[in-house]
This record gives sequence, structure tokens and C-alpha cells, in this order.
Amino acid sequence: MTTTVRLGTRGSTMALAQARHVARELESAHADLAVRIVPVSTHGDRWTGSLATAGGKGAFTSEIDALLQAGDIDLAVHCLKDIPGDVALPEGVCVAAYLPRDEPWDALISRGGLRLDQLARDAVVGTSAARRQAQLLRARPDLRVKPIRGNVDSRIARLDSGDVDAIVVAACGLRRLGQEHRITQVLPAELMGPAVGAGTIVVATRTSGEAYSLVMALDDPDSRDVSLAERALLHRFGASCDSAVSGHATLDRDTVTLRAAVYAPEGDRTLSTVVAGDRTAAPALGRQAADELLALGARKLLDPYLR
Ligand SMILES: NCc1[nH]cc(CCC(=O)O)c1CC(=O)O
Repeated sequence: MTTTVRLGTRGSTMALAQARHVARELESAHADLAVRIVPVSTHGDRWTGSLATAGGKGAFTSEIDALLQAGDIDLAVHCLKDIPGDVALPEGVCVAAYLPRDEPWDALISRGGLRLDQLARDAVVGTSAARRQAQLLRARPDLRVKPIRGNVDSRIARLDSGDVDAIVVAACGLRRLGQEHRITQVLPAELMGPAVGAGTIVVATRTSGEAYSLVMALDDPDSRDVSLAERALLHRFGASCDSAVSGHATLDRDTVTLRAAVYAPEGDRTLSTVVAGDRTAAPALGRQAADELLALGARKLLDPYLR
């Protein structure tokens, strides 16, 4: 007998591509399982003003998690990066699977195929992410950063219409859209420290029930452990992907290494640290990195009211 589960996702092209990927993985892991994709238009998708007024990036994920909690859908596919560090998942909802991580790097797309160091003086780069703005200005203080919101397709359209000279978007997001040929330069970690959770798709379910057991088959323990280290950092800061924070954990045998930094929005100050330890202590590593950065004065950079 076929079991059908309902998968909730945002309706953007990237979100639907991710949802279809998860649906295929689930259907090949379990015979007789059918996944029905339910696109959800969130408040965050409809809002065109600043993200801060929309309730932050959490506006994208928490509405879908509420449907999960209410039983209107059975699983939700999220970019881990979009889940804020300061808002807990609703009661009775958990991350049942961390998918294997894709590349976490950001990519520059510029008109004329110019790399970051080749952009004209005062060139206009479109991004709304404080983390990207800070690191762009750190490398190139002469650039002008223009906020552009919206999904990846619409940001590419803003570049093509001549509104900006370049944009910075997630490399894996472009690949998921079949747009990787547009990449001018993949920005290395030294230039652009990645966002916490970048490149990692997670699947949330209710903590008990059939969907949870079905989805657990997709969990990648390596991806889970590096994610736990990065997420603990963000959680300690009470930050989200709107914050000028980078955090990137890697795994070598059983050792997790976490590189983390906090940036002043204008790129004129960076606080960074590297911590390492056994994978079983991944969350403690994230807290340790956060505490080291807080001891260096990170709170002042994170909180606009203290700057
Ligand atoms: N801000 C939206 C968002 N959330 C996750 C990704 C990329 C995909 C991922 O990291 O899994 C993107 C696009 C981007 O930042 O350019």
C-alpha cells in the first residue's frame, strides 16, 4: 500500500528544486512512498520591504514550521542558512535529516566577467546580506553596496537589467537553478567567509510519527555534526543569516574545525577565531568560538544599537 506524505516548501524556483530533490531521495529510499509537494507562500516571500521589518529571515521558515506543527504538512524542506539562531523550532518539531552539504561558498556574478579585484572603482554590487556587504567592503572599500532582495532569479535579472554591476549569491543556489554557468568567480573563504549552514538542506518533521522515521534515512552524520557546531555559534549570538557573521565547520576524521568571524558592517573591523575538537563535542565548539569572539568584543559589532 502506498503511503503519501505532504512536503511543504517555499514556492521559489530554488526552493522547489530542493523540494523535488528531497522527494526523489525519499522515494528511492522507501518503496511505496509517494511525496506530494505543497508550495507555501510565506509572509517573507510576499514582503518586499526590509527583512528586519519582516521579522527577519525566520519569516521564511517559521510559517512553514507552524504548518508542520499543526499537521497540515508532514515534512518541510529548508535551507539551514535560512533558519534563524534566535528562534527555536516550534514545540514538537525537529530537524530529522541534515542532507550531505553542498559547497558553502558565495559566488560573484559580474557584467563583463570581472573578478572582484578587477571591478571598476565605485562599482555597484547588489546584496542585502550584512555578512556579504562587510566582506566586500573589507576587500574593496571603494565599492558601493546596493541592497537587493528577492530570490536568486530576480537578483540575476537585476544584474542583467543593468541595475547593478555585480551580485554575490550562493554558488550552490546557482547550481540548483542550473545557472552555474553565470558564475564569474567562486569567492574563497579568505575573501568571503560563508554563512552558518550555507549549502546544507535540512528536512524538518514532527518529533514523533511516520514522517520522522522515513526522513531519518536521509540524515548524513557528517553534515549533522558540522551543522551542530555552526548552529551553536549562531545560537549563542542570537544571530541569523541577516547578521555579519560567518561560520564554517569542516570534519577531518573525527575532528571538527570551526572557523568563525564577526564583521563590522563597513568592513573596517573583523574578529575571528578557529577552534577544533572531537565531533561528539560539536555544539560545545560552536559555543566556545562564540564566547571567544564575544570576549574580543563581538557584541558591539552584532548589535546595531551598541555600535
Ligand atoms: N538568502 C536566501 C538563500 N538561502 C539559502 C541560499 C543558498 C542555498 C543554501 O545555502 O543552501 C540562498 C540564496 C543566496 O543566499 O544567494
